[in-house]
Amino acid sequence: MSTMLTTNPKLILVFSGKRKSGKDYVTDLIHKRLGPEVCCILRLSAPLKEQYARDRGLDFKELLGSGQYKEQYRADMIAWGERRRKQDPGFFCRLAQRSATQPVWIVSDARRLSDLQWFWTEYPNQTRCIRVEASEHTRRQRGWEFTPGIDDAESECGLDQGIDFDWIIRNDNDAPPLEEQLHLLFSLAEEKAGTETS
Ligand SMILES: Nc1ncnc2c1ncn2[C@@H]1O[C@H](COP(=O)(O)OP(=O)(O)OP(=O)(O)O)[C@@H](O)[C@H]1O
Ligand SMILES: C[C@@](O)(CCOP(=O)(O)O)CC(=O)O
Repeated sequence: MSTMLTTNPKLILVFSGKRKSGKDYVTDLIHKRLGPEVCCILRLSAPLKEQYARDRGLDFKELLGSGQYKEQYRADMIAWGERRRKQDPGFFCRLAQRSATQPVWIVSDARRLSDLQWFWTEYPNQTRCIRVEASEHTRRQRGWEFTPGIDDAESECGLDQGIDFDWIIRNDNDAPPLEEQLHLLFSLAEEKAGTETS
């Protein structure tokens, strides 16, 4: 099925990382820094959670949140999403980008090689891949617990090997400040969006 591309972004920053590594925290920080005119956040999981919540009468906003509510349904959401992806690997990527009009897109939650491949195929010159990393100790402090069937499955491990990330962001207490680590990324985004200040 050919993809009807809605707009032509100048830069697409595709983030991935383990549960509680801080993908939403880091991408929210970038969004605040660059502003809503320049960039928008695309969550691949948002259209999935929206349909899943509708089908089951669940709270969509809570599924988007960072609390424990979504963890009750994670395994079933993963299975539901994978059934869809099996038929059409780009299904959620296309849905997530359909209303994006800003020059810079931030994809906050890539989890599979098929996610990266979709953006690399559709937007080969604009796509950069960034990995957010945090130690298990830090992740546990943020509420993560190893869950068999989730933390050892594709949803969490699909991008652990074989990806040459453009940036690695270390999101631990002993890491350099995020603003420092993100400096070059901010400069690239402002250059691509034509908003750089001299
Ligand atoms: N550098 C940080 N400083 C303070 N709090 C942080 C930092 N990074 C993450 N957090 C907090 O840790 C929790 C998990 O972060 P976040 O939701 O961004 O992780 P995630 O990778 O998106 O997780 P999931 O995959 O479960 O959605 C949140 O409450 C967030 O506010
Ligand atoms: C079902 C799923 O989209 C849930 C993601 O939730 P979150 O990004 O961790 O808040 C994960 C997946 O698609 O494998």
